[in-house]
Amino acid sequence: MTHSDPSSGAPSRVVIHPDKQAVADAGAARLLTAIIDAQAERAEAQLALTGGSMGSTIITSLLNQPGREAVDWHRVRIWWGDERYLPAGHPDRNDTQNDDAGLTALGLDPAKVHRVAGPDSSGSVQDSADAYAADLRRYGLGAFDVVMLGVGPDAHVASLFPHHPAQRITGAIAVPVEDSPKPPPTRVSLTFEALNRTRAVWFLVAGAEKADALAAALAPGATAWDVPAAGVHGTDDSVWLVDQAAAALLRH
Ligand SMILES: O=C(O)[C@H](O)[C@@H](O)[C@H](O)[C@H](O)COP(=O)(O)O
Repeated sequence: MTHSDPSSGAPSRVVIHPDKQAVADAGAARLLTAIIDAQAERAEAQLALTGGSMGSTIITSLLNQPGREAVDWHRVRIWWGDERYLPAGHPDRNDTQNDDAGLTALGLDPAKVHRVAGPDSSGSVQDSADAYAADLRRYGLGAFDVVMLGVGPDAHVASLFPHHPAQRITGAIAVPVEDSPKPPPTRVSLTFEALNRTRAVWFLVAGAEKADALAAALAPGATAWDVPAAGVHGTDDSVWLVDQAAAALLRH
């Protein structure tokens, strides 16, 4: 299914899978191919991972993909679209949850896994965002190959929430987010400007509680201020990998 993209005019593709596990398995299989393709063209594949339950489910799927041996994991650089501002190793951090789901077992070079500093290693959430932006400028090598994004029931992506002032900060790569409506309240997020520096963006969405968000993001005229998921586009590809429950309100 293709939909005309609300702000860029490029089509977003929607691929409907039976359930959440199938969305994660399809995402993991696509990711292996995308990494192998990127490594054939460039020194490194650059990925931005997502938090939330989908972020961990896809990592576990990746670990179980037979084709994962075909990837040179030392030539993969890992970033996060957002992080919860909590100390290193905290069970509610996105990176900790991804680690526990199997990220550490993939064979990545730890020096290429770029974690957002928490309160244990930064003076403030602003300092943490600035340090992450500096890291991206230094090692980001231009553009992500793939940005993966879970989507909240309010259509937030990363930690960019509807009508939240952090969305309005321009000229920045990463921003502090305070008073997040989703706990924990303090976070660091990549901005739209940073997330949009990607060849491909994949939205990973499952569950009936996401149906409104999916329909809103694909509706003509949707704005990022109201519907943050509508504000991210890949230069080559924007794909919504969704399950049937999340797709319930789309016209087929
Ligand atoms: O810190 C976070 O929680 C996320 O990065 C957030 O943007 C998440 O991806 C969505 O809320 C979807 O989460 P689910 O996949 O759990 O629904």
